[in-house]
Amino acid sequence: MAQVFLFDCDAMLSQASGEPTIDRSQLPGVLWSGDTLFPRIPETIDMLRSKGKQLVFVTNNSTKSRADYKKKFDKMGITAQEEEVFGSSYSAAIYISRILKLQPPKNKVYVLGETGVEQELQSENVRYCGGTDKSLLRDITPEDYTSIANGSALDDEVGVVLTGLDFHPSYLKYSLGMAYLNRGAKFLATNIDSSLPSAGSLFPGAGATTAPLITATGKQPLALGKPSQAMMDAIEGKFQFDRKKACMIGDRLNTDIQFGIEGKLGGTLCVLTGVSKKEEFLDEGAQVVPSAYVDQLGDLLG
Ligand SMILES: O=C(O)[C@H](O)[C@H](O)COP(=O)(O)O
Ligand SMILES: [Mg+2]
Repeated sequence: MAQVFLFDCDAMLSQASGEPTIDRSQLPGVLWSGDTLFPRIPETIDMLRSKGKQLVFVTNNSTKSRADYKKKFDKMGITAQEEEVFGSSYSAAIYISRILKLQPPKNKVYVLGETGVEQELQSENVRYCGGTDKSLLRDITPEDYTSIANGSALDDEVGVVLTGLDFHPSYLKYSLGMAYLNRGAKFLATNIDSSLPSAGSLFPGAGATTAPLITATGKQPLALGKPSQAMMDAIEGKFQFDRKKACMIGDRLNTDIQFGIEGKLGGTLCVLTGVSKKEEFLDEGAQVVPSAYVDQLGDLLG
């Protein structure tokens, strides 16, 4: 039996018998949907903790930091510690500070993303620019074209462009990112999920808000979220667990389940209330097949 459960942060749904039937076709993969917690999630978490299981909440959502997620868990009445959250922003910040070890004069990161990325870079003492800087949320001007082209608008200390899910993209922000990349900056992404599940539908994900730079430069980013094994190595390094006694639980085959399989974990559990459907892995020749699957996480409660 697994000792460690790595949970995707939007893949837990359970439904007590007698609860109003949740139309799961309307709610992609859910610990919660927006601010609506689904029934029996706290009990499921508490049951696992009562059995001495170690829990790690592993999310590709780079818009929130570990502290932000801790606030969300508290608000939802779920027992969780900030240190149990491991998001793609934190994974990227660790990679930059402990693996890349940027040295002056090129030790600043140009961010195309939200506050979660900024907070986690700060937690690792990595300097950055861009991100939520509101002065970049404007139309590009003729002067911008000139100053970007001749480099005077660029920060000479930028050595990395880091993209994440960006709710505030702008042509000006992309133009700066393209200029840094074309001048040799390393290209990193917190994650490249194609879509963001929310409110019963799918919206542009981090991969979609990163795509303009890929197209414009012809370069591919190194992604530091699921299924990247740099993230798995960082999680194993922090929590020191036996991979063979760990299980990854998630709703998305090409991130969560692939992450667990490539990480050679003891098992993977696909929750069918999310983005992926069982037909995708039951089909002959399916590339990514979980060890097991459940309709909803609450099935673990029996
Ligand atoms: O586009 C994204 O960033 C992702 O869809 C999203 O945030 C994934 O979050 P997760 O399911 O890994 O918690
Ligand atoms: Mg998910």
